[in-house]
Amino acid sequence: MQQTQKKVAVLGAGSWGTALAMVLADNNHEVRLWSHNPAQVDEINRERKNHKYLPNVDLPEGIKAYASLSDSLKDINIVVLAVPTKAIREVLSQIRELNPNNQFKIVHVSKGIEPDSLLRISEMIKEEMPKNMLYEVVVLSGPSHAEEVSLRHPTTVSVSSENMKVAEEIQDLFINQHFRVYTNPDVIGVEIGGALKNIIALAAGITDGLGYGDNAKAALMTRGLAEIARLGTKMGANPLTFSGLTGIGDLIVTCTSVHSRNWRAGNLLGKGQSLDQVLDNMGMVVEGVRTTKAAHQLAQKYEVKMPITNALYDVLFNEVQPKDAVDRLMARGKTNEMEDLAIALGERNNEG
Ligand SMILES: NC(=O)C1=CN([C@@H]2O[C@H](COP(=O)(O)OP(=O)(O)OC[C@H]3O[C@@H](n4cnc5c(N)ncnc54)[C@H](OP(=O)(O)O)[C@@H]3O)[C@@H](O)[C@H]2O)C=CC1
Ligand SMILES: O=C(CO)COP(=O)(O)O
Repeated sequence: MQQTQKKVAVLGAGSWGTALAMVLADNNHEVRLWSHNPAQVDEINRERKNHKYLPNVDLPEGIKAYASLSDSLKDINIVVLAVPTKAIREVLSQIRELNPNNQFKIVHVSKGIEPDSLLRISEMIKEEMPKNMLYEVVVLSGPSHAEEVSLRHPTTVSVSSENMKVAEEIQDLFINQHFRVYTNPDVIGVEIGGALKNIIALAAGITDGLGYGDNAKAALMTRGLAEIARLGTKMGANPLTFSGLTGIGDLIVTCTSVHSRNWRAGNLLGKGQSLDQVLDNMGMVVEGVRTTKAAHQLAQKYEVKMPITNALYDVLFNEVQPKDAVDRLMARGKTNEMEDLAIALGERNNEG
């Protein structure tokens, strides 16, 4: 596919920022990969390697790493924001302080919800960026482990924005033979699905760590999707999004892949490690931990039943043993599989 060449700044040189920079370089765009770690910038520019995050690939010549945020943003109007959710406000405030003349289209690729504010990432970006610096926000999400994208294995994702023309522009920016990009107008559903699947992946890792096998995992994935859809629908998402790439698609890949940091962290918890031990050993972001806190708060705010999220919250933050949490989930009162979702859908239809 023939691409019009653009200049793009990718902020964050972890696994995902680096893999997406590779996709953009494959599409012949000028890619500036900013890292806050000067040693890593040197490594990328001299050796064409990102040893910490994607040790098995050589980076294309089209990627240039930058240690200066200001230089990376010069004459740029498309920014790919690829840092963990907890770093987003800090990076945006650094951009704000630079007081650039440019107005940015910000493509965020992070999967989280902010505890306490309970904001989705596109909402955080709008809160942090003055209107004269922000043209539009786009979210890119879907089943896409960086390790496989960097090997150019077939991958599909969706992009969503309140401005679908800009979403289509970003679709054109990334799409290629290995990386197929869809559009979806449902920003809320795309962001909620991407963030909340990490909670279920942690839980699936835990049951695998406990040795419970495939029935338990299938139960968690199915009932996990039900509680994600219940909350998401109440927050205004289109329920169909949860059966798409950013819903069930991402849930499958994260609950079943050894690449998933959330699954791996859960697996270690299920095998008996403490949360502190697990996070010390991971060395990469485990978004589901903070998002569990946020989803626990959202469940109360929207009065939605989220038993798996609440059970995980107790394991992570209330010292409940993983096996006891599973026992409690199984011992709950009887319920109808369809009832809660049907109520949520009914409420949505009545409102709409
Ligand atoms: N990995 C994947 O396959 C996918 C990840 N995502 C999402 O992308 C987001 C980023 O994840 P991922 O790349 O995997 O994470 P990693 O842990 O691999 O990398 C995070 C990167 O962000 C940098 N960083 C952390 N804090 C700051 C900060 N305050 N300022 C500047 N840079 C900072 C880290 O630097 P340092 O090395 O110095 O810590 C590192 O380069 C997450 O929300 C994740 O859910 C989405 C789809 C796929
Ligand atoms: O979101 C991802 C794949 O789509 C990556 O998941 P992890 O953060 O669990 O590695």
